[in-house]
Order: sequence, then structure tokens, then C-alpha cells
Amino acid sequence: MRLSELAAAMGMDAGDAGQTGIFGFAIDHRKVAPGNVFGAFQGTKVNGEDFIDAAIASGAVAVVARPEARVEGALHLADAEPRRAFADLAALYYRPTPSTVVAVTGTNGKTSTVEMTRQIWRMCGERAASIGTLGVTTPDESVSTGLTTPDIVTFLSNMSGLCREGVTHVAYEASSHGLSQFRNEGLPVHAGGFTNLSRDHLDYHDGMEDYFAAKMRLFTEVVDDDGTAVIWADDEWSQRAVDVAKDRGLKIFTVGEKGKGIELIARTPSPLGQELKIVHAGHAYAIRLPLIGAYQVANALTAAGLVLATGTPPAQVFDAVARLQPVRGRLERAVISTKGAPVYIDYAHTPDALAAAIAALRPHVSGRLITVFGAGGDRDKGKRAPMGEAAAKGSELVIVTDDNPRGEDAAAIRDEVMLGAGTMARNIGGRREAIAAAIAEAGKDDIVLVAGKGHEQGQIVGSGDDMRVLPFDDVTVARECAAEIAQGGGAA
Ligand SMILES: CC(=O)N[C@H]1[C@@H](OP(=O)(O)OP(=O)(O)OC[C@H]2O[C@@H](n3ccc(=O)[nH]c3=O)[C@H](O)[C@@H]2O)O[C@H](CO)[C@@H](O)[C@@H]1O[C@H](C)C(=O)N[C@@H](C)C(=O)N[C@H](CCC(=O)O)C(=O)O
Ligand SMILES: Nc1ncnc2c1ncn2[C@@H]1O[C@H](COP(=O)(O)OP(=O)(O)OP(=O)(O)O)[C@@H](O)[C@H]1O
Ligand SMILES: N[C@H](CCC[C@H](N)C(=O)O)C(=O)O
Ligand SMILES: [Mg+2]
Repeated sequence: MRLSELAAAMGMDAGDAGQTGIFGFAIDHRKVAPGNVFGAFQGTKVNGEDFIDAAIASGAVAVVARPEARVEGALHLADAEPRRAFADLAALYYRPTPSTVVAVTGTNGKTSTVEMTRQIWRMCGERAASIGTLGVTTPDESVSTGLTTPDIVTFLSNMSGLCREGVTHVAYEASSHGLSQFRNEGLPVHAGGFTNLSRDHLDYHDGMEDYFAAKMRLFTEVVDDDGTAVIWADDEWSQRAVDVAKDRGLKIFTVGEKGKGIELIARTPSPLGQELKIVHAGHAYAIRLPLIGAYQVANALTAAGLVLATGTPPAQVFDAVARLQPVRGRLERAVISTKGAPVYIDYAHTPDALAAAIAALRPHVSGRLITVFGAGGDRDKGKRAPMGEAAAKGSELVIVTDDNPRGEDAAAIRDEVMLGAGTMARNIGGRREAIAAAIAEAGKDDIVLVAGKGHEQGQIVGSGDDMRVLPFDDVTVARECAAEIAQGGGAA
């Protein structure tokens, strides 16, 4: 690729520099190689414009930056919104990308929905992948973690890499951070999904309206002009999402009890899953979903809507929904204690998600529900007490513990959660001790829910240079605690 092509895409003339070859894109000056285009962005910690000279010294031939930035010795590709311009330019370079791409946003359920979309496509015979919190999951199901979507260059190079491996269908997770930083876009996106909206990340967004607006960029800008918006219809914010997508002129496909694309007529929990009655395009279908929890129905049907929106025949799609496999760390049963209490691991880390996870387990509890959870440090503090309230409201016993304290004092975070949880809650620092106490306490009719970390593999303590990730996996720890308690030791 030549510099002239990039300049032309921005309506500029590269002049004599036009013939210069482009060999990649970078947003961190330390990663710049000769022939790269450098994106200089104002960040939350530092100003990338301060590294323009260093990037040029390392061989950058063009710099995407605000018009007022000083660029000497390379072509200045100026734009008032340099992150967006950079995404569009990089997408011209990292090509080709998979032919069918969909994205999912919402507060909860993004990872589950992209993973289910991948599974449905795969069962329908497509070479499909998903990208999100769990990493990049490829057609042979291998998961490469660390390759999530930390930045736009990784995102687009993952997409073109998947395409080279023969992947034709990709579902990716579009977080509000990613959307507001133009981190996951540039390529054609055929459909966008919206799951729900509730409190999270208000440390980063300026209130719920700002948070909603960040998510809605998916419909107003990221999805293609002739694309489809697949919207879970039964959330408080659903109608607003429909209005936004309509204003943009997207095709609207709603899903849920109020859904018109897929109408959920009935949902009956069964011991191992739930029986669903739905209507799509005038036809009724009965589906045995092999997963528990109303929230997984929302995600499964949203995923089905996305696959239908990309042209797969309905009979195949609904047949695949009945064969969905559980998503890692989402209501995953880790172990059954010797006394007979199942221990579930779930990634709920917002008040709404905790309520949803508790509601999912409720029909299966004949004794007590014991909920163990904490709240992350250096994240939205306002969600801590409401998480405590949600847990206390739905459980017979709550144990408040640690979940990635990061740069904060773990005991202080627990105190803030305890304010919402009230006097019924126990406060046990040390996540292993808390899980052990819950399992030791649980009798044969009880269920233990360990929420907040799901698939995570570490406990993050400290920040900056002192940051450490201590190995910690809720599933493994629950199994170890259950085994220790069975042998008569380890009980708290
Ligand atoms: C607050 C936030 O979202 N920050 C993200 C953002 O960083 P930033 O642009 O603000 O970066 P900065 O450190 O201020 O630097 C500014 C610019 O200078 C450049 N730079 C910086 C230093 C240097 O020596 N040289 C240099 O060139 C940087 O590459 C950057 O382009 O862009 C970076 C890459 O594009 C991200 O890695 C980084 O995520 C940080 C690590 C983070 O913790 N993010 C979390 C909150 C997050 O985004 N989470 C969501 C999930 C939320 C959910 O699902 O619920 C996610 O999508 O992962
Ligand atoms: N549709 C839903 N409605 C309400 N809660 C949900 C829904 N789907 C998932 N949850 C809850 O949210 C947790 C996280 O689910 P998931 O990882 O799919 O969401 P996410 O949106 O990707 O989260 P993150 O923002 O951390 O990436 C689940 O473990 C569950 O407790
Ligand atoms: N994507 C979310 C994950 C939170 C998971 C929880 N374990 C925590 O650390 O708060 C975040 O970065 O806010
Ligand atoms: Mg996720």
C-alpha cells in the first residue's frame, strides 16, 4: 500500500511522499517500525502527541493526529477525531477481513452473546470465530487469551489474520470503552446487537445518558448503512435503542416477550435447562435450551437474531440453539460438595447481573442460596452498595469478599459493599477463605453462587509498577475447597 491511497481516503494529496510504502500501523510509539503510520491520541493517562517526534525517529512515515498537533518529517493526516480517522485508515490496510461480521453491545451479556453467535454459525456449517472478553475463539475452539481487543491495531490485525485462516464469520464484543475510543471498527459490520443497559462504568462515563450514547455509536456509526439492529426488546432501554437504530435507517429485528423478529411466548425451567416456545416469521418453534437462567435465553435469542440477520435459514438456527454449550464462567457448575450443594461460578459484576444470576439459580434452590462476591478496585464505586443490596435481596446468606482490589484498600471496598448488603452479610477478606466458608456452610438443599470473576485467572492487587496478578481461578479454588472440606480440613 502507498501513502497516496491513505491521503486520498482523507481527501488529501500526499504530494511527493505519495509513493512511500506503508508497512503497518501503530498507536504506541514504542511499537513503531519503519514505514508505519502512527496514531497520536490524547489518552486518559498521557498525550500521544508528545511521542510524535519519537515515532518519526523510529520510521513513522505518516501521523494521524488533530490538526493542531505539530508533525515535522512525516505526512500529517489531520482530523479533529483522530481515533476515528485512524480506524478507517487502518481498515484499508488490514484487509481482507471476514465477509460476515456482527458486533454486540450492552452492559451484560456481550461475551455470552458473541460466543453463542459463534457456536450457532459453527453448527450451521460456517467457519466462525468470536472476539471478546474470553479472547479470540477460533473454529477449532482454541482460545487465545491476551488477544482480546486492547486496541484498534490488534483488533483489525486479528480480523485480517482470522480471514487468512479461512474464517468467514466473526461476532465481536463492542464495549462502551471500545466504542467511545473507536477501538473496534473500520471494517464492514453487517448487524449490531443490543442486550440491555444498567449501571456500570460510571467512573468513566458521565452518567447513564452518556453511557447509553457511547453504546449507541454501534447503531449510529459502526453498523453498515444497510445493516440490521438486533435488539433485546424487554429491557428498560430497548425502545430508546430501537428509536436510535430507526433514525439511522437500519433494519430492526427485536427479540423477547415484546419481540417482533423472535417473540418469546413461554419459558419453562427444567432441571437441566429450559423449554422455550417462540414465534419467528409466523412459525412457532419449541426449543429445549440446554442452559439454565432467563438471562441466557435473552443472550441465546439475541444471538439467533444476529445469525438470522446474516441470512442463515431459521430451521437450522433454532436447531442449533437447542445444542448450545455453556459459556465459560457464566453459571458454570464447578463442583458439588460432599454434602450435595452445587457451587456455581458466574461473572456477575454489576447490580443487575448479580440479580440476574441469582434469579437464574432461584428455581433450583430448595434450601438457602449462599452468595459470595466482591467489587473491583479502581472501578465505578457507586455500584458497590447496590451490588450488596442485590445480593442480600436474593440470597439467604451473603459473604462479601475481594475481587481485584487493584490500587485500592481491599477492606475499604468490602466495607462499601457491606453498606448495601446489611447485617445479614459476613465480611471475609481473602477470596479463598470466603469460598471455603460458603462451601463448609452449605447443606444438601443449598446452592453456592461465587460471582464476579467467572473465567478470570488471577486476582489483581496493586497498581502501576506495584501491580501483581496472583493466580486465582474460582472454579479450581471451589474444587480445592470442596475436596479439603470433604477430607475434614479447610473449613472456615
Ligand atoms: C481508560 C481506558 O479505557 N484506557 C484505554 C485506552 O488508553 P488511552 O488511550 O487512554 O491511553 P494512554 O495510556 O493515556 O495513552 C495515550 C496514547 O499515547 C500512546 N503512548 C503512551 C505511552 C507511550 O510511551 N507512548 C505512546 O505512544 C498510547 O498508545 C495511547 O495511544 O486505550 C488503550 C489502547 O487503545 C487501552 O489499552 C486502555 O485500556 C486500559 C488498559 C483499561 O484498563 N481499560 C479498561 C477500563 C477497558 O477498556 N475495559 C473494557 C471492558 C469493559 C467491559 O466490558 O465492561 C474493554 O473494552 O476492555
Ligand atoms: N442478558 C443478560 N441480562 C442480565 N444479566 C446478564 C445477561 N447476560 C449475562 N448476564 C450477567 O452478566 C455476567 C457477565 O456476562 P457476559 O460476560 O456475557 O457479559 P459482558 O457484557 O461481556 O460483560 P463485560 O462487560 O465484563 O465484558 C454473567 O455472568 C451474568 O451474571
Ligand atoms: N470488564 C469489567 C470486568 C470486571 C470484572 C471484575 N472481576 C472486576 O475486576 O471488577 C471491568 O474491567 O470493569
Ligand atoms: Mg465481556
